[in-house]
Amino acid sequence: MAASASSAINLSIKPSHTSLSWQTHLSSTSALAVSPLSGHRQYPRFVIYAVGDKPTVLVAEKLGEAGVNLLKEFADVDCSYNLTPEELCNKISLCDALIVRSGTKVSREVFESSGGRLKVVGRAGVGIDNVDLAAATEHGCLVVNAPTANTVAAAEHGIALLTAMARNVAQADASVKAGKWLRNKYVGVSLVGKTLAVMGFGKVGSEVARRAKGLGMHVIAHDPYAPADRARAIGVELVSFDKAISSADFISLHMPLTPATNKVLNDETFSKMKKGVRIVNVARGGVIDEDALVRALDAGIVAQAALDVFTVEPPKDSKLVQHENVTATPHLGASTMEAQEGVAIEIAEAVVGALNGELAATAVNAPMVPAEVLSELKPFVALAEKLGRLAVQLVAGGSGVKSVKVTYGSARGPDDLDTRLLRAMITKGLIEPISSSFVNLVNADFTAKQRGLRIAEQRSLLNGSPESPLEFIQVQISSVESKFASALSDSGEIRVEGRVKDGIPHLTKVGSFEVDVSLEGSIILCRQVDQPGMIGKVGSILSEGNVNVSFMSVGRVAPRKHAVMAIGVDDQPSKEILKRIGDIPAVEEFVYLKI
Ligand SMILES: NC(=O)c1ccc[n+]([C@@H]2O[C@H](COP(=O)([O-])OP(=O)(O)OC[C@H]3O[C@@H](n4cnc5c(N)ncnc54)[C@H](O)[C@@H]3O)[C@@H](O)[C@H]2O)c1
Ligand SMILES: O=C(O)[C@H](O)COP(=O)(O)O
Repeated sequence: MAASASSAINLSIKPSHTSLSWQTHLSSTSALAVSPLSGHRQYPRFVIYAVGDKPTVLVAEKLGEAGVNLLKEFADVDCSYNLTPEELCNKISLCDALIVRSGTKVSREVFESSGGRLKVVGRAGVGIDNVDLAAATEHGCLVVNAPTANTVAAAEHGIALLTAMARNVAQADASVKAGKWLRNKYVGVSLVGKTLAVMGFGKVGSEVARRAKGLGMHVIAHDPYAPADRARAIGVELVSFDKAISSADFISLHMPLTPATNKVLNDETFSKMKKGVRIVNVARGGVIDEDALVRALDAGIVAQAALDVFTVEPPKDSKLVQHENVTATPHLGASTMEAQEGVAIEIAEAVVGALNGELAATAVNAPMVPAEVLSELKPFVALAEKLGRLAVQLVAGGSGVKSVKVTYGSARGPDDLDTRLLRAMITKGLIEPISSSFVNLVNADFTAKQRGLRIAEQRSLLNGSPESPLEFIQVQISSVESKFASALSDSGEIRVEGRVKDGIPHLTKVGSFEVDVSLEGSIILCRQVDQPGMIGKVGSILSEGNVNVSFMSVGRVAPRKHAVMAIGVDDQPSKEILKRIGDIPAVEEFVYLKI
């Protein structure tokens, strides 16, 4: 088979646009759409509703009314609180989205029980430690949270606990109510001039720091990931963990619960603290080893603790809660009227957006792709999926696809092209036609890994203008046989390449043959001996079968040698019509591919 560079001859171009309206209720091939109505980012759609159908949203914990009303405009809303884990698992297969606060464990069993229907979990708050993120990702379920609306409430609660603890407000109140008047027992400590160590200088931590400075405290902070300029702007010094805990009179915890922060306050770290230190925790109970805290309180290392959060909530028979130097609240940090309304609206908008196919700005388990990047990548996203779909259909049955090489031809430097979305769509195109898997931006990398599919990406740096993010995308599948031998490159890989022309994805190379056919509808690839009359013969067979040709392009090695004809067709040709094409004596091989 000849395999050198070839030229393409365009015979007719009839582009037909497939509209990517944000209200389109879905196709099995996904499309990236930027909402013309709202300008919202949308990502490869993954929810399929029949027009008129409404999705079902299960709200499993009390959510502010404004949020529930917002959800009701778009979905059937089932507010069922206090479900047991079994009840949640039973209900979930009827739900497209689930909204929870911190009181519901969204475990792997929940995702497994959903039977693939659950597409979004909305956490009406910040912490997502009650959601099994790995299981969500594996099941292609997007997790979104509401990270900003309760920040001030949590910071205010932290300050409330700090001041109440320093002045024994809770204990003194209980004693007065018990008929006592213990003015000498409840002498407190002053805050002014004392050192407060804020552990975790994020949204809540920095608001606590700002307020504590207003109380005249000297504030230091420990956060390995916080930008120094943010700390400087508030007048806070960022210090090491050891320096923070050893120099503080008060310690306020504001980091997430992660493997690194789990029980970060323990016997060893308590022993490094100043004797008489006071601790506030409005973050997560698990960052403190609670048994160690009881020991530190008994030993007087920790004079007092004020805790809003516990390892197990509600805490059962807890020595810690009963300790006379402990002030406890039942996870009230986010519980202000204002914060709950704000969180409810924030999460309802995120969930509705996600159900509509938008890429939520607060997605926790999907790559954040900025709006500008999404909008310029939009046509390439469609191209990426279609090339994946096309390439995998060229693989001869029985040969497993294991290794795929993707080349992005671009004049942009490597840091100026975010290819995660493109890789996800190529993966979707490669996997969906040959499996029952459902692939989206959330689970693409996971699904590829699970199937042993290795996708290597490389860049071909071009000289052109960096204005366009990409010139071409090339997909190569190695170590497989092809049902269309002409799709093999010199080095034996199935190779297809495409470009975007006038916003429409085009197939521009098959194997070593250059073609030019719009990637819409279906394609017939046909290799023949290059001779007069071939186009007419194939065209008239298709027209006799009432098959409308949308594009036709011929790439050839040299005159009168081999040529590859790419024919875009709107309708599926019958077996009889395909057979007649194959029976034309000059036709050496052909393949019909659905895009
Ligand atoms: N009690 C409540 O009702 C309530 C309300 C809101 C938030 N929270 C909790 O408060 C915590 C903070 O929330 P946020 O909104 O400020 O989150 P955030 O993500 O804005 O801030 C967390 C900060 O912790 C830092 N961090 C991560 N690992 C760290 C480590 N090992 N040591 C020190 N710092 C580390 C991060 O860099 C980040 O700056 C979360 O655990 C959240 O769940 C509780
Ligand atoms: O992480 C959070 O946002 C807080 O812990 C609030 O949790 P809640 O929604 O259960 O009050």
